[in-house]
Amino acid sequence: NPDISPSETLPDKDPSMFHKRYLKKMRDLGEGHFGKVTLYLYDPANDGTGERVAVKALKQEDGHVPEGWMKEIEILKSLYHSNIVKYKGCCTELGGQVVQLIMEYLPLGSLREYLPKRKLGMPQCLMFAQQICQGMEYLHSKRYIHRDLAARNVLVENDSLVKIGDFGLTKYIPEGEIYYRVRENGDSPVFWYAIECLKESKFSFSSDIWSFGVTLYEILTRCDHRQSPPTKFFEMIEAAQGQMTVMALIKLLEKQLRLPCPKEWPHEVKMLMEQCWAAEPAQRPSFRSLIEKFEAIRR
Ligand SMILES: C=Cc1cc(F)c(CN2CC[C@](CC#N)(n3cc(C(N)=O)c(NC(=O)OC)n3)[C@H](F)C2)cc1O
Repeated sequence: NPDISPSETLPDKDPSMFHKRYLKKMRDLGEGHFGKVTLYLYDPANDGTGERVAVKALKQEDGHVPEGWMKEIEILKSLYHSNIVKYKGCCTELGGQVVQLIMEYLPLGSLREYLPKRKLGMPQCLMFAQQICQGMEYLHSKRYIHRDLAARNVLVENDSLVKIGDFGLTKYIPEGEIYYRVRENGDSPVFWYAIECLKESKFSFSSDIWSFGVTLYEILTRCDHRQSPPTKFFEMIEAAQGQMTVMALIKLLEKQLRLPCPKEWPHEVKMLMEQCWAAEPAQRPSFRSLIEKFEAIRR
């Protein structure tokens, strides 16, 4: 039948091409500034035997696709690491316009949901912290900075495996450069931001280390909302300056005040966390050296 093009007759060989018509929406998983992540069943047989996938889509009002969006898809597509969520493919609307990012679905969700429920022991918490460092060391080895490392963006595969699950703010740092300067300050996660990010919007590999320190603090407190970074910083600022502003947070950090390490943790863990919050970016450890420190502590 000459007038049907081959692509319409051959079943798609490319497993990374997901057809919108087979994606059945199940429920929303998360909402971000620029879009949302939704749980879908991909069910081409239309009999409920399909696989569950997490789909990230942009809220693009006027149909234009922000240039950073394709970058995020390219970045996740290029990452292969046991501590990084797997890219599965993408889904184009008719005419190849809107592109949705299809990832593996981890039903246990992020550390924010998991840790308060499952009172994990210290060894398991330290194992999770080391795995985050392993995923981040790999990301930094490809010259990407994450810029949004936090417990809410770390997913739980099972009792002994976590993965970095979202790369919405990840940027490439060209060779020879150190900082990435941002303009947008949307709803920035200021309580996870290094002091130089708050003051000069200067992001670097070292500012990811600071955010890891805050993520480690969340793990040590089992993501208890009464001790969350926002709650704790509000308390500390109210005591010192009255009302909370970014300026008040900067003043607090410049006075060397930091989130408090829960007292039941060994001194080495407290030291490791505080090294991540050194005022001088160059003084902070690398993820490589953090992995070695965790290996020594866990021995
Ligand atoms: C458009 C921008 C944007 C939109 C957003 F909604 C978010 C926030 N979002 C990130 C992805 C998220 C947390 C992580 N990591 N998550 C992924 C899975 C999975 N792959 O299974 C999952 N599973 C789960 O909750 O199972 C019960 N949660 C959760 F959706 C929050 C960040 C953004 O940049």
